[in-house]
Amino acid sequence: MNIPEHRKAIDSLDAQIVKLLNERTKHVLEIGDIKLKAGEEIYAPHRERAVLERICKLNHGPITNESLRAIYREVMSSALSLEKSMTIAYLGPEATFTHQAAIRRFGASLKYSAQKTVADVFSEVTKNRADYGVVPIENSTEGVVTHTLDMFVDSDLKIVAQIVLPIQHCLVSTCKREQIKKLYSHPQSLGQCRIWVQTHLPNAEIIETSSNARSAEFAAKEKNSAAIAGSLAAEHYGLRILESDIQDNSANATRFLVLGRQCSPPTGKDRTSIMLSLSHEVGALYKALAAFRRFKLNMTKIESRPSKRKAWEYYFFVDCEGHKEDKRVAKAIVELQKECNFVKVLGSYPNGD
Ligand SMILES: C=C(O[C@@H]1C=C(C(=O)O)C=C[C@H]1O)C(=O)O
Repeated sequence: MNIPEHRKAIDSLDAQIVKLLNERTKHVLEIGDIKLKAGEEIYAPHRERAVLERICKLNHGPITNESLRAIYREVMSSALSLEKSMTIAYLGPEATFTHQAAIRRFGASLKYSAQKTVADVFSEVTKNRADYGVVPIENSTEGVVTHTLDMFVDSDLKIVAQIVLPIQHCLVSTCKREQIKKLYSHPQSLGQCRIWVQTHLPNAEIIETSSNARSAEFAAKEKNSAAIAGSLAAEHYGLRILESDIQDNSANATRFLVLGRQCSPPTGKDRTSIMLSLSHEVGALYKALAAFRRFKLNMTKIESRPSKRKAWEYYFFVDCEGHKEDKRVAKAIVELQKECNFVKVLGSYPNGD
């Protein structure tokens, strides 16, 4: 076939794709009506995951699964936005990695609302000013985001999904590398690029900021300065990328949580997050954790945080594989309730990303 013939074929296929996309969207809208009448959440991360897995299985190329997922992300996002005007609150300012993670999960068609602090994200969702919130929870190099864990103590919000984003830091600036005197960085990002910075910018004055986007904003305003930030922030603040992938660990990734008001149903491949507190006595943690062993549940994480109510009293945050409605997880929770002073299930949600 020559080019005009190929283009004619493309035009005819596009006509079918547009028709099919609208037919699909009509079904999504019908489902949305049924859900609204039943008081159910419109967004269903478990179903979205099943759709994405299915289309990847159906795919025989040449489109890559990654591209197909990105296309479907937007197909689902546009339908969601027609079902209901949805707002996603995230830890801002604009162009942070959290913003990037939120767009990756919810697509470009929804409304996004940047918040100053993790506490503000929780508050926006609690007060119904946002439908969902996105906050960072842990980085594979630097560990847990303590503010986020602390927020769960007094909040009734649920974790409804997680997003794992590979984090690629860049050195961004308006000047040349040899002219850099100041380096703006969020402490977490600096921790992830420590060796690179010590090796390549040993004489730069390091100034810590509250976010990667803020670092980029400062570097854009000040001569002879640079920032550690992501490519979205570089683009947003008009900075040049002097070096990309400067994180010390190439497998650097951050896990973000999607906060909502209702738990997701089981998918068969879930994770449950639980918070608990114990009496200050010998073997208390050992006895509590025995529940996970007894019901053969793989524990994927444990963190402790000061309770802030009484000195040397702690809350433990435990993640395990499985959904709270799975028999073994439900039994383990009953067992935990017997052994602990306090147990709260923060959510069960699809595992992996
Ligand atoms: C259509 C539904 O609602 C939403 C839209 C989806 C879609 O476009 O496929 C999938 C899950 C939900 O977020 C559903 O729950 O099936």
